[in-house]
Parts: sequence; C-alpha cells; structure tokens
Amino acid sequence: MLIIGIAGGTGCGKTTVVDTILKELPEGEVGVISQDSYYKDTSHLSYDERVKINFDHPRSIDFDLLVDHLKQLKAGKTIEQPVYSFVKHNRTGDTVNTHPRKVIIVEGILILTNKELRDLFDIKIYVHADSDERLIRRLKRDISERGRDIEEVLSRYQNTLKPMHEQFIEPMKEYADIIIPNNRYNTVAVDIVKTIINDKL
Ligand SMILES: Nc1ncnc2c1ncn2[C@@H]1O[C@H](COP(=O)(O)OP(=O)(O)O)[C@@H](O)[C@H]1O
Ligand SMILES: Nc1ccn([C@@H]2O[C@H](COP(=O)(O)O)[C@@H](O)[C@H]2O)c(=O)n1
Repeated sequence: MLIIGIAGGTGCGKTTVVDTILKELPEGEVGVISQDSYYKDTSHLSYDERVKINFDHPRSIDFDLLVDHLKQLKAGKTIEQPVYSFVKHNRTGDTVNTHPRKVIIVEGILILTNKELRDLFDIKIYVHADSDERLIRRLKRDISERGRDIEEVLSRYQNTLKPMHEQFIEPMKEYADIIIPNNRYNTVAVDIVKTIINDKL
C-alpha cells in the first residue's frame, strides 16, 4: 500500500487537488481519509462550548484513532471512518466503511504535525497558497458550504486560524517531499502526482 499525505493551510486546495487526482484514476483504486473526520468527539460539550474550540490546534485531532485506522488499513483491514459535521462542530455518529486500497491519500491541515502519522506516509506533499488567497477561498466556501457568516469566518481567522497556521502548519513544509504551488490551478503538479500513483496501480 502506498500512503500519501497531503497537508497545507485551510483553503490551499487540498480537497480540490485530491478530487482532481481521483477523477482521472480507475474508480475504487484510491482511498481517501480526511483529517476532518478525526476531530475529537465533543458530544459531552454544548453547541456553545463546541463553537469556541480551537480547531486549528493539533490537540483538536484524535491522532491516536487516525494512526490506528491507517495501521489497520495497512494490515488489510476495513475501518469505519467517522463522519464530521462542520455545522454541528461534531461527529455525526455515522461512519463510512473504508476498505484497504493500493493507494491511500490522507489529507488535512495538521497531518504532518504528528510524528507517528508522518512516519506512515511514503510521500508527503504540502500544497501552498498565499494567506490572502486562502482567506478569500475560505470565506466563500464556509459561507456557501459550511453554514457560516462573514463575522464567524473573520473572527476565527484572526483569533485562531492565522496564529495556528504560523505556529503549526507552515513549518511543516520542512517535512514535505513535494511542495505544490497552488495560487492558481496547478495541473502540471497534479499530473505528476497522478503519474506517481498510476505507477503503483
Ligand atoms: N487553485 C485554486 N484556485 C482558485 N480556487 C481554488 C483553487 N483550489 C481550490 N479552490 C477553491 O477554494 C476553496 C477551498 O478549496 P479546498 O480544496 O476545499 O481547500 P482545502 O481542502 O485545502 O481547505 C474551494 O471552494 C475550491 O473550489
Ligand atoms: N467545526 C469545525 C472544524 C474545523 N473547522 C476549520 O476547518 C479547517 C480545516 O478544514 P479545511 O478543509 O479548510 O482544510 C480548519 O482551519 C478549522 O478552523 C471549522 O471551521 N469548524
């Protein structure tokens, strides 16, 4: 099994890169695990308490479960990937049955901050987009897809996202094997990753 980690700040285009890769590869050959599915279960908190969580800090992620799931997939076992709701700020209680594949892509802002997880990746990719570009994309996406308003996105950006990005995410570039510049759609870089994956299929 080839395991590829794709990191980068919010809005840099990780999901879009993954979707583009998947579109042109044989269906069902490549599996995807999103770090977002592994935000810690916060059912014991009220909605008002959950809103205040710093979702850009590594401690918000259940890395133990994520590492365990990846190891199980490597061992040929099927896992139940939790489903996360950005509207409820919590896991939904549903899971997605995820089978082992020849190639597994793990994507998320913080996946390179955890050494045990990092060591499971055969290839580490960092997608870069400038912070103004990422903020614009995040604003549009969170308002249209994640039930947020402009005030919520901007205050989260100033209070947690920006400082956490500078402290935890941007420094992870150091671990990347490949850095994809993604201020504009980068078809050349995506084609290179596709070629690497195709070689393995
Ligand atoms: N290269 C790009 N140029 C312009 N918009 C992009 C680009 N890549 C992604 N987007 C858009 O930006 C938003 C965030 O992209 P997404 O892939 O969800 O980022 P991430 O998963 O890194 O948070 C989406 O609405 C997406 O359509
Ligand atoms: N309940 C939540 C959980 C996370 N976030 C934000 O999502 C970002 C990570 O997801 P991307 O798809 O953008 O990589 C992260 O920056 C968190 O702030 C949230 O807003 N609400």
